[in-house]
Amino acid sequence: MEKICVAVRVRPPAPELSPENGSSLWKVEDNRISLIKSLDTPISTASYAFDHVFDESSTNASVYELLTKDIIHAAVEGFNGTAFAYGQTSSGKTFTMTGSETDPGIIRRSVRDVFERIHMISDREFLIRVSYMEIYNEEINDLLAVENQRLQIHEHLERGVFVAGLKEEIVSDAEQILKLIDSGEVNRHFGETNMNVHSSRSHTIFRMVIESRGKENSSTDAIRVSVLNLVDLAGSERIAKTGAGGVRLTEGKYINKSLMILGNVINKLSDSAKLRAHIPYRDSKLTRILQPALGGNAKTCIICTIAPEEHHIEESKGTLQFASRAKRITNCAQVNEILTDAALLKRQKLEIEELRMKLQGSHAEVLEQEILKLSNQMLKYELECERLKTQLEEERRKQKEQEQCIKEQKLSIANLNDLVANSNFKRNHSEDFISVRKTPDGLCNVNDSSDVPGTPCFKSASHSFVVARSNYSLSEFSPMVDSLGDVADEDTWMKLNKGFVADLDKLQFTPAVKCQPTPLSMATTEYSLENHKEVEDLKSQIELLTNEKDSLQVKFSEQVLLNNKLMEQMSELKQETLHMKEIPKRLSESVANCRDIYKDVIVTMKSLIADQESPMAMLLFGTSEITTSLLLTLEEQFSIIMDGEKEGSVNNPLSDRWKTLRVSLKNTTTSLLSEAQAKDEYLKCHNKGQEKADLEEKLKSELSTIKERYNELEKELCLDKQHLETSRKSHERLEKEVQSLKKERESLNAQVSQTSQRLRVVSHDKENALKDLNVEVKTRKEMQEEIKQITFAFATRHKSFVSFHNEIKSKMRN
Ligand SMILES: Nc1ncnc2c1ncn2[C@@H]1O[C@H](COP(=O)(O)OP(=O)(O)OP(=O)(O)O)[C@@H](O)[C@H]1O
Repeated sequence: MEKICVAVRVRPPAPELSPENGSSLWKVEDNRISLIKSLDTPISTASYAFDHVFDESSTNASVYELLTKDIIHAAVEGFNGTAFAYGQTSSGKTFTMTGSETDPGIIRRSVRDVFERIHMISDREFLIRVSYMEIYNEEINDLLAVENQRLQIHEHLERGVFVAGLKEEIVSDAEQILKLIDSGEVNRHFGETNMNVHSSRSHTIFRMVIESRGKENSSTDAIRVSVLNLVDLAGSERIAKTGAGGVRLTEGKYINKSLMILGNVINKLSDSAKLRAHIPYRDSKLTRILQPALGGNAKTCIICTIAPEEHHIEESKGTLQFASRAKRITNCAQVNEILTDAALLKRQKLEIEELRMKLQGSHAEVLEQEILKLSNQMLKYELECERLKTQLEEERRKQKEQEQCIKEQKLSIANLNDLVANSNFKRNHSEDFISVRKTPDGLCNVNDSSDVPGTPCFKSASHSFVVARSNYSLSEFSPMVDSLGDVADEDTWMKLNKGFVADLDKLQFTPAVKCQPTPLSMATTEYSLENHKEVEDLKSQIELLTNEKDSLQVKFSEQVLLNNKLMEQMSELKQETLHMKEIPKRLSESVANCRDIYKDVIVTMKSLIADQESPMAMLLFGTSEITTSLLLTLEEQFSIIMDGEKEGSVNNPLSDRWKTLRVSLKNTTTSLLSEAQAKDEYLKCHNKGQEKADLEEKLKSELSTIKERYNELEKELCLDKQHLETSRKSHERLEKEVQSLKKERESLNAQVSQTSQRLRVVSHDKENALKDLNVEVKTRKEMQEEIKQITFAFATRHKSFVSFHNEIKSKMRN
């Protein structure tokens, strides 16, 4: 990632507008530009720092050298590059990009530099294509072919964004391009405005596509393709200042709109990555074409031009702010390569080789680590299962407690039911009794013990109940208690309530009347609150359990993935083993081939020798037998290896055979030598000096050749043996690895299946617990409902009982 390079250039003041005292509003110091003073009104100081700041005296050469050169060179190397000039109208953009005869601008310098650079790179060949377009009133026109107007932008998966139908000229030197640019300039839209007699009314994009590839290995090397955009934007303008109307006004609107969109894109890109929601590249053709240069795959520089005159101060400030924001944009440029099939193949081969090396180097280590990781995971998994178990037990314990609570509640409800039933009975009975036992003065006969079930005698009853009841702030309770305070005595209430005085206190009497919970109702509320809390606890625990179950499932799937990976590795290893197994087979085949060829050679040689009894013939027969036997031994050894016999049973007989072969060869050569000597003597005897010498020489040379050949064969055999030994060892090692991996996989599979079983059990338990909980919650709700109903019924009955009581009282008074 690299930041966009941003520079500011101040154009020299127009001669007619030069300040009298010659001093400028803008002070340039190194890479900083500051607004220092105004002629009439003081202006607050503003100071900006950029990668480069060029003052009025700067030349296009220095701008090119410091700002653009690196991008041009990078483009030749295969990086996309973009340079564009931004600024208000008449600030010097065209001057910077196109330049003059005496001081060529960035475009001309770039073109020359590209070719200079190309000539310096001798090991690559280049193909350059150029195009030149303008965006005029939001329409793309081809400047190299006037007939190509209103071109459309298209997007391609490989080519990216491109202008369809744009003429691309293949060029071979800088002069050719410069001529093309000149011809394109003629077609460009310029116009006269108040601000600039030769004002660019369009954005122009000069584009060079640089393709290159290595001269050597051209079929296997990648092709580098880079795009270099050199952009001269039209200047932003204030309609009032330019005095535009008609065509100029329309142009101005399009220019301002597209520059505003460019500003938006820059703003969005300068936001931190988090804030960047959507970059509106598609809002204008300019931003769409420049998309790779703005936050994409390109090296980009922007030169912001400002006019030094005081009346341009606001525009200049705007330009500097634009530049400041652009400075925050980062691009990610990379060499663009197109790979031919051959190049791709070559690269992939290299990659495969690299991977193979890595695999060989650290295979065992990687496997060990993998296994360690797996066993760690299993351990973790088991621990979690353990923890889940304890949680489940805890949950069960709590469930039991809950059941106990429910039982207790049921019991109290049953008691309440009894109480209600009893009060009904008493009430009916009392009514009967009153109607029968009314005395003339309305008073009850306290001494009459035959009253059944007993006269409610308030006078004789102790007032402890009333006292007890009055301990509560009765005014806050149901009015029933108030009226009862004067009349109730403990005995009566004890009888009425069958000893459930305390239960009465638990009830809320009149639901309709403002009431506060009595101590018992408070207890009930507390109790249900407690239960509610417990239920909530249970719920959260279940939630926790569900989460854990989910995470376990995730881990399980991770393990399955790991397992699959291991399987893949195993199959790769198997392939490798098969490949290794093939080696001895192939070796044995080639040895057999050698043997056949050798046999043919010997047969031919034999047929060539006239004297079958000569030492040459003898030597040939002797060595041919030995060599055939040697080759046979080799073949045998390979087949033994192929059959997978053990080292001990293979090496000893073979080495014995080697010894025998060596001895027989030695014998043959000595016998041949002795024969030769005998022949020598014989020849001596027959005075065939010259002939003898020749034969001797010939024999000697042949013997030495055979000896050399024999030594070579021995060496080859030795090498083969070594090779075989190493391949056998690696084969064994691989097989061991495969075995251990198999075991590992089996144990993992077993563990995984165990764990999944455990998981199933846990989830089953959890589901059961959830069901129980739901049932319990439902029962509890029903019970609460029932209690409410009973409470209500009881209160109603109690009310009627009180009214009945009052009635009796008044009747008694009467
Ligand atoms: N650095 C400079 N040195 C000398 N002359 C300059 C410089 N910059 C600009 N000028 C002159 O200023 C005038 C306006 O410059 P130019 O046409 O390049 O502005 P511009 O920003 O391209 O304007 P527009 O957006 O209207 O096309 C031209 O006459 C040009 O020669």
